[in-house]
Amino acid sequence: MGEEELKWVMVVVVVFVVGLSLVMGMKMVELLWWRPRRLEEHFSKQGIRGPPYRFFLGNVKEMVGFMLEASSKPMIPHNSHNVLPRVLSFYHHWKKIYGSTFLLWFGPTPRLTVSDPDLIREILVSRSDAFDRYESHPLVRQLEGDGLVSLRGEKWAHHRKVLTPTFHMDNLKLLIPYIGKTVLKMLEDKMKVAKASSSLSSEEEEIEEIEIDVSEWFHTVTEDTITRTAFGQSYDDGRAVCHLQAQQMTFAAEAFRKVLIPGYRFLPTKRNASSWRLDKEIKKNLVGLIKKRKESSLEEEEMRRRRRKKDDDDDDDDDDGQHEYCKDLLGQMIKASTPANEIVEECKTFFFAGKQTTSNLLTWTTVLLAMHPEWQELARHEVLRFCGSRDIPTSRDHLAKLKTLGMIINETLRLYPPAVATIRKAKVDVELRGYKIPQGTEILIPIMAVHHDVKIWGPDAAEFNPARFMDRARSPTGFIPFGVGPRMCIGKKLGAFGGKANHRYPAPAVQV
Ligand code: HEM
Repeated sequence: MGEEELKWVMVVVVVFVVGLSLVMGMKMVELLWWRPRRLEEHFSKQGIRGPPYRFFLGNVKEMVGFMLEASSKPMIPHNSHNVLPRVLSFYHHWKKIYGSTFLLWFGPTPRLTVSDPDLIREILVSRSDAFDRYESHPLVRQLEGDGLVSLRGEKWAHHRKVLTPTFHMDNLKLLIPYIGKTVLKMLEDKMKVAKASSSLSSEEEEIEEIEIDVSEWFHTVTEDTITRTAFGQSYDDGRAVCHLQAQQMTFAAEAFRKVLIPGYRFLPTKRNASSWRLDKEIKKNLVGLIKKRKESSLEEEEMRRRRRKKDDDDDDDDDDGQHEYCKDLLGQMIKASTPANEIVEECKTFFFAGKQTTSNLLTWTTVLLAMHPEWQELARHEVLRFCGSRDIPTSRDHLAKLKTLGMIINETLRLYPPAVATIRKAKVDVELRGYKIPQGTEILIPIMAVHHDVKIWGPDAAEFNPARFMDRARSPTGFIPFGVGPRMCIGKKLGAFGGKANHRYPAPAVQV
């Protein structure tokens, strides 16, 4: 190549590189500056305002600031349940300035915050086809698995259909004796330890008062219940898997608390290596378990089914241990010929979605009962009245009879919803009650804010008053601890046995 030609090649390369950089630079400026400004104006013209967009970070820095400030203050005064300013501090702050529907920026992504029940109903129910569930952070995704929570479209509908029978009340009822036995065993073990460490020597002597750390119980009982729901007859093998998943959750929670450096999760740090090892072990265990279950003789399955049917027909006492096997996640998915890797992901999802939420509910219910002994007394009285003559509740003690307990659970879910918010993303341009929402806009639904709204719940919204759930008609649209619509929590009946989400939304648009 001659000198002249080489010069021209160099010129072309430089022009190409400079041109490409310019195009990319312009794209970045468009994405990080002009688009947010245009969208800000678009929403502002419709009367929706919010904190101004800041280059690249949006309002994230301010949100972190609000969070840090709120958590640096002393905990709320004794007996107050006004926790919203602490839990959703950014919402509490900006709602006062911009109203209940406002726009904030999560980096360069617009996030419309909506707490009006009618708008929420449109987003989650009547126009749910226009929205997708928000895609979690990769770290969370790795942990929560590619199951129902994150699946979309046809695949989601198929999995939901396959798994729905597992969560029918008739099926879940089969678990009640097991849950009761787990609790009873924990209590007996505790009593033994307490007796051994007390000065009392005689077996007959009663221990009047002992202090028990119940948080560990709540984790055990939820883990145990989810294991039974997921693995049914393979409970013993399933326990090992759930144990590994509990460890994995601790790793992820730790990692999440640290500052997120992009790509950090791929570095071979000690914690990442342990997490990868755990992940591999979980998968290996699950694949083995699936194989084992598939191999178990069809004849045996048939015999079990016949025995269950016979017991149902006889209307016999179905809580005497005969009904060992319910329609578990594993069985349902194997029956539907679901590929092993999808079953693995779904197991992860169940554990992730069910464990923390349910143990949180148990924890807060206990705290609230301790703070409000008058309700504790009513609940105890009711439980003793309906289940008192037996050691543990059975499915014959219709949970529907435990009305006071149901009200207490609902009020706990209202004040301290385990999922404080949910997020959707507009798949297409969509119009909601006159608001034009462009494709790609995220919608933040602050569940806890809806539950604490005085406009919905009255001036005593921050008070613990389970009696408000006596009047079912009073709060038809403002109570959504399990979400609502087609993507409502599938584990609702398991998470709050008998706790009835009190709303009047129409049935899910998607038939499952
Ligand atoms: C008190 C306990 C629980 C609470 C408060 C709760 C709350 C929620 C909420 C708010 C959603 C999201 C709804 C939405 O975005 O529209 C959800 C979804 C989900 N929950 Fe729960 N949950 C609880 C227990 C459970 C349990 C025990 C399981 C399973 C063992 C479970 C499995 C799921 C699954 C799989 C989804 C995704 C459903 C779908 O998209 O089709 N949850 N839950």
